Amino acid sequence: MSSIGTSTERASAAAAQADDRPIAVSYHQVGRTFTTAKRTFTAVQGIDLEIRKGEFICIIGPSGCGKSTLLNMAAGLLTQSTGEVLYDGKPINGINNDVGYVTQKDTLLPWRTVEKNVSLPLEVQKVPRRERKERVAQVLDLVGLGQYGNRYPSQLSGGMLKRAALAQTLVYRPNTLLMDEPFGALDAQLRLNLQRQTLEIWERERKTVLFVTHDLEEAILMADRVVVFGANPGRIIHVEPITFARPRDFGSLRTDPEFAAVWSRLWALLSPQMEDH
Ligand SMILES: Nc1ncnc2c1ncn2[C@@H]1O[C@H](COP(=O)(O)OP(=O)(O)OP(=O)(O)O)[C@@H](O)[C@H]1O
Repeated sequence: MSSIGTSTERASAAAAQADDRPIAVSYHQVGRTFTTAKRTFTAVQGIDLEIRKGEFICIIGPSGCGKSTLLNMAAGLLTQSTGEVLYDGKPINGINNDVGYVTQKDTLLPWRTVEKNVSLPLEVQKVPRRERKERVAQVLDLVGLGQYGNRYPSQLSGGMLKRAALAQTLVYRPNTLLMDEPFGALDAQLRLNLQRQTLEIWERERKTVLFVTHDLEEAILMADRVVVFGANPGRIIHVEPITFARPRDFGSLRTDPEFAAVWSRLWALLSPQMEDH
């Protein structure tokens, strides 16, 4: 078997090919204003972004620049004030059942075991008991919690709780995952493990992912493209394709000069936004 070009060149070629994939989520000239008791203000403005099926997109930017607002629109929890948001080419009307949403807050019920928590979305969907059991067992294995189904949330570590929350979202097989700083509150080692595991799951399942983070390194390690937001009003200031080959070896990537170059380039764009804020 012949191998042509460097790994980065091959990954770039793969990324170019991937551009043929259909579009999962698109934002066209999207704006959103909010009115509070004191004022009306523009949270996001002029958002143009097309996300392809199976793409892993990381969104980074200062606090309050509208990252969650963007995810809420894709979930159908919030409507735009201007422009259009499409899912699978159609306007989103009401809750979008094709997406799964993982937030920073743990959503497990303390009085239910992990198994019962993960099973909840299927109970709501009235999936028959036997199928529920099979799907729950499958997804707990996928996130590495196969042995912990009988435990209660209070008996799990922070990382396990995050994985259980991810399982609860994956169990109803959404095509798109919205992840809003899912690992924000965890220590560095746990974050790293969960980043690795999330990418492993993504490599297998190839769902479309919109992942919001405050951590530039996390964004570059994980994404196909990093979307950089600016503030006042929230808007996209840059989109960076990340062409490192997959599966990614975090250890060697972090010491790769190309990784450092991307990090510096994006940090130069991001840091003034953080300071202004
Ligand atoms: N329902 C709402 N009513 C009024 N203002 C809102 C509402 N939702 C969001 N906002 C405001 O819109 C702006 C964008 O909020 P959003 O949560 O999208 O930002 P973010 O980039 O996700 O912030 P963070 O990184 O801190 O989570 C903020 O100023 C926020 O206070």
